[in-house]
Amino acid sequence: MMDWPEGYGKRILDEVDSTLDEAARIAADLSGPEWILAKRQTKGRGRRGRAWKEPQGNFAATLVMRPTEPPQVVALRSFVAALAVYDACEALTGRTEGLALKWPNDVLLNGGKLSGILLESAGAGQGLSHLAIGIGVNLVETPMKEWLDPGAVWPVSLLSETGVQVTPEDFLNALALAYARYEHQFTTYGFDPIRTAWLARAAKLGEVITARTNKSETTGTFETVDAEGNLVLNSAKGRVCIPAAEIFF
Ligand SMILES: O=C(O)CCCC[C@@H]1SC[C@@H]2NC(=O)N[C@@H]21
Repeated sequence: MMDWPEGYGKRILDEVDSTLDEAARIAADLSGPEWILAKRQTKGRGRRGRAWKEPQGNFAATLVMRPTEPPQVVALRSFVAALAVYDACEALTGRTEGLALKWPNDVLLNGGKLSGILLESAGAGQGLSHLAIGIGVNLVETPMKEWLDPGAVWPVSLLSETGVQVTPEDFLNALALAYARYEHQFTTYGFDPIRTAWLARAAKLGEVITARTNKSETTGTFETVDAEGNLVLNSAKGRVCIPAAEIFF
């Protein structure tokens, strides 16, 4: 039997609208951080209002917690989560070859999208009432291409790329352990070691990429991620720090 990190709760649901919605429903009564795994979501969602479909056997879970830091620090947990997904994949497949992190928090395998992460929170002013980190991983299947936006990174599955078949429950165990290790590092030493670990696994660092928002597009050399988690590009206009965007290679 695999270990489970101390202090973290776990609930496994056969079906739910979205584990992010379930997180919002249970947040007020939490006594500690809690993982919610769903075998099926009827209304899974992704970034920028997109639907997230997960064929059976893929991983859909949310970690819900009640952090006390200011919202801009809480948001850095998106890097913590991406690192944890990366390490869980490594632990379960025994390889890191082809694995990379795409800013801000996608996990790529052989250049395709293996995992997406969506952070949601509630409350402001006095601090957040909860943070929900929703994580989807294509363990066995990829969403059909008609669900994809034009220009989106092509989805891949862990099974198709590595031949390793992992159940959602086993993935949760590995992910929860990896997350707890990075969370401990984050709360003890701050963002710096997380940032360093993230950069060591970054896709396209030092290469030319394009960051697109609803209003603008910036192309430049991917220099680094700064202490606030911004993407730093060296563009024709000089050094630009970008807090939120979609990245295109
Ligand atoms: O657009 C993305 O890349 C983020 C996808 C996040 C999907 C996960 S699946 C578990 C959790 N519940 C949801 O409804 N979405 C997230």
